[in-house]
Amino acid sequence: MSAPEDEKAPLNLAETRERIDAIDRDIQRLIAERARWAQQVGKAKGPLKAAVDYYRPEREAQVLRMVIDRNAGGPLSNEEMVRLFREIMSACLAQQEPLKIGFLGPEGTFSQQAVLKHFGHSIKGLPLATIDEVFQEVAAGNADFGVVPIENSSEGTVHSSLDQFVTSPLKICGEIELRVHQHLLTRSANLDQIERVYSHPQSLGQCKAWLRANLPKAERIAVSSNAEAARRARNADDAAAIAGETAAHIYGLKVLAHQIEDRPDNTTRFFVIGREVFPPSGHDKTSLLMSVKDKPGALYELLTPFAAQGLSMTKIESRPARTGKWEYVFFVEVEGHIEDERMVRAVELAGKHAAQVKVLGSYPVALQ
Ligand SMILES: O=C(O)C(=O)C[C@]1(C(=O)O)C=C[C@@H](O)C=C1
Repeated sequence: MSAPEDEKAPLNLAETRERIDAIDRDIQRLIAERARWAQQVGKAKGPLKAAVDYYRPEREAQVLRMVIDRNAGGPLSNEEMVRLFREIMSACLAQQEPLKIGFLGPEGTFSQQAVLKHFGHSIKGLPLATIDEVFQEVAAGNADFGVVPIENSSEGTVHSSLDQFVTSPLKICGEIELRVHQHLLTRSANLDQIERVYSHPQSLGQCKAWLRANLPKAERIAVSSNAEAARRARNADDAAAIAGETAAHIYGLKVLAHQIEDRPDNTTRFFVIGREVFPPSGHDKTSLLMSVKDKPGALYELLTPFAAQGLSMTKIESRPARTGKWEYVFFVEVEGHIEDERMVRAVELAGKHAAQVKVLGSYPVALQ
C-alpha cells in the first residue's frame, strides 16, 4: 500500500478520498476475515460454556504489544492504535457473547471509563452501587469480571478496594492505568454562584489546590461517586460537581473549568478481578498478601527471597489485619508471573517465614 509521500504529483481532494475509500474497503474486509479467524479460535478451544471461557487476557496483552512494536513510525500514537485494536478484539470476542463487567456506578464514573479502555465497547457493563458489590457479583458469577480502583498517583491507595482481598477468594487478572482529568461541572454560569462542590473524596483530594485558589468559600461535600456528584449538581444553581467529561454529557451539565486536577499526570490504577488466574503473557506482575510472624526481622526475611531471586518489587503497603490490635498484612507486588520458576522459589521461601502467603493474582503489566 502506498503512502501520500510516495506520490510524484500531489493528489486533489477527490483523488485522496478515493484512496481512503479503497483502504477502508481493505480494512473492512480484513476485520471481517479476522473476526472469522477469531470464531475459528473459539471452535479450537472446544465446547465452552460462556463468554468468560473464551477470554484470554494474556493473549490480548501480547497482541497489543505487537501493535505497539509495529507502530514505531506513527503517525497515530500508541494509545490510539491500542484503543482501535482493543475494540476489534472486543468485537471479535463478543461474537460468542459479550462479557459482563461489574464496576462502581452509576454510568459516567472513571471506573466505567477504565472498563471501556480495557475491554472495549462490545461488553455488557453492570454499574453497581459499591466496591463491595463489585466483588460480590463477580464471586457469585453474575458478572464475569469486575473493575475496581486501587490507587491514584496523587491520593494514594483506595483502601476500600485493597482491604477486600484479605477475605475475598477472587483473583486479580488485569491492571488498567487511566489518565484522569477532573472538571468542574455545573448548571451555573460563573464560579461566584457556587456554594457547594460535590465529589468522591479521592477527586476532592486531587483538586485541593484548585479548590483553595478558586472556590475557597464553597463547602466540599464527599459523595459515593463522581457520577452521583453530577446527579446532585444538576438539581441546583449554586452547586457544582467534580467529575469526568462523560458525567457532564450524561447529566447534562456544563464544564465550567477544564482539567482542574492539581497534577497534570494524575492517573488512577484499577484492578480487573475475576475467578481464576490466567497463564503468563511474558510481561507480568504478581500481587501477594502476606502476614508476618511476630519476631525481629520478620518482614526482612519475608522480602529477602524475592530480592535473592532477582525479582523486582514494585509496591508494598501495610494494612491492619483486623485479627488483633497492631497486627498487619502486607500487600506486595513483584514483577513476574506466579508460574515463573524464580517466583515459585521465592514464594515458597517467603512462606517459610510468613504466617500467611496468599497469591492474589498474576496479570499482564498495564499498557499505556
Ligand atoms: O486468541 C484467542 O484466544 C482468541 O480468542 C482471539 C482473541 C482476538 O480477537 O485476538 C479474542 C479474544 C481473546 O480474549 C483473545 C484473543
